[in-house]
Amino acid sequence: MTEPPARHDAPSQTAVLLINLGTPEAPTTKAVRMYLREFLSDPRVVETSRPLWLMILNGLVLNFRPARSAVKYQAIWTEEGSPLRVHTERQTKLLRGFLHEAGYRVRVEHAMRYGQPSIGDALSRLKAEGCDHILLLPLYPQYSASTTATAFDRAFAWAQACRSQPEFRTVRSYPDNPGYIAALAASVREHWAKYGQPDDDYRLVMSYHGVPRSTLKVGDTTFCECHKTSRLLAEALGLTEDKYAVCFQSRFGSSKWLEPYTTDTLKALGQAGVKRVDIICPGFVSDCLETLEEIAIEGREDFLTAGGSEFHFIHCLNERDDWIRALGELAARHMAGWPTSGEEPNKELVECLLRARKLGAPC
Ligand SMILES: C=CC1=C(C)c2cc3[nH]c(cc4nc(cc5[nH]c(cc1n2)c(C)c5CCC(=O)O)C(CCC(=O)O)=C4C)c(C)c3C=C
Ligand SMILES: [Fe+2]
Ligand SMILES: [Fe+2]
Repeated sequence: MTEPPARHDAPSQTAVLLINLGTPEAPTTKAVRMYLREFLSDPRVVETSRPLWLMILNGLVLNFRPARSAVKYQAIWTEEGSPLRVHTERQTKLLRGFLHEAGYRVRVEHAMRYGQPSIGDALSRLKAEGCDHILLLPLYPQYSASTTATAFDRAFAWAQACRSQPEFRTVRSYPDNPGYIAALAASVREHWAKYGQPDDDYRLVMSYHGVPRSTLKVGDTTFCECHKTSRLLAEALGLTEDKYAVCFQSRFGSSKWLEPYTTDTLKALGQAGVKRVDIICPGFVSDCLETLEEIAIEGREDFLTAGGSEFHFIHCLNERDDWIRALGELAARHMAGWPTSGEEPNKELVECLLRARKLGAPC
């Protein structure tokens, strides 16, 4: 990689890079195929033996799934584009505003693990602008190797080709972050205020994106972190164990994934005579295909056709003030000790520059 020579006289600068999954450029078969090819080729996402998986991916999955998924994307697409992208962009802008208002002179940008803006391009831009301290903050409250680890891998792969590497910090996960839990709880309470306080025939369903069950045995902490968030959210709402359910959605392929599956849970609740379900997806902080289509459309059908009578989807945290504040405070805590007040050039470094120039450094 060619990179600008190190500027010994430049002040240190800090950046926060929000990272989300990524989404197709358009709700078309072609764009979805492009997205799925990159996403599903990632060995962190599908851990089946490579040659076998690549055969299945290219021979089957990429021939059939893109058209089916494109129809689902069309059902949730907005005038501004894919909801995941729209919310991620707005969150970035709001977090920037929050941190600037709080006196942090830092850059705040976002990147997508798949598609654009890529993690590599975002890091190259930040570096070119003089950022030498970079906080990687995934928009995944619960850790998973298939989301969090692959995002960090990508950032470190970029750094491998970098002569003068920035200092990195990573936020691994924040399933029990008090601000995050409080924002989730407030969103449920506001929902109850709008749609009525639930009575006895009621469940709050908390649905998370699943991962293969096998990942539990090899040390992935997704399952435990989802349960931790759920327990804390239930406590914050004063819900007893019989009034909420934790489940996992979006199973892919035929192997066992984390259980119970959301679709089974909703059908079972409907069949058991539970009248009302409110469903929240705490693992997603931005509305996206998995919440707006799989839960709000398919999940509703699962519950109502099984005998339930009232189904409410609670939107993701999106641009809520309390969530942006929680994210800002989380970022601030992880930037402790870093240059965040727009420091002047370091005098010693300027002297160093003069010495380096004498030795022929191009800076
Ligand atoms: C193939 C295995 C998959 C794993 C493992 C997986 C983990 C995982 N994903 C998210 C968050 C999101 N996933 C989204 C879409 C999506 N996920 C998979 C597959 C796996 N995910 C596919 C194939 C798709 C694409 C849509 C489809 O064809 O079904 C999204 C939504 C993206 C959007 O554009 O709106 C999110 C967000 C998490 C958090 C996670 C592990 C915990
Ligand atoms: Fe997924
Ligand atoms: Fe899905």
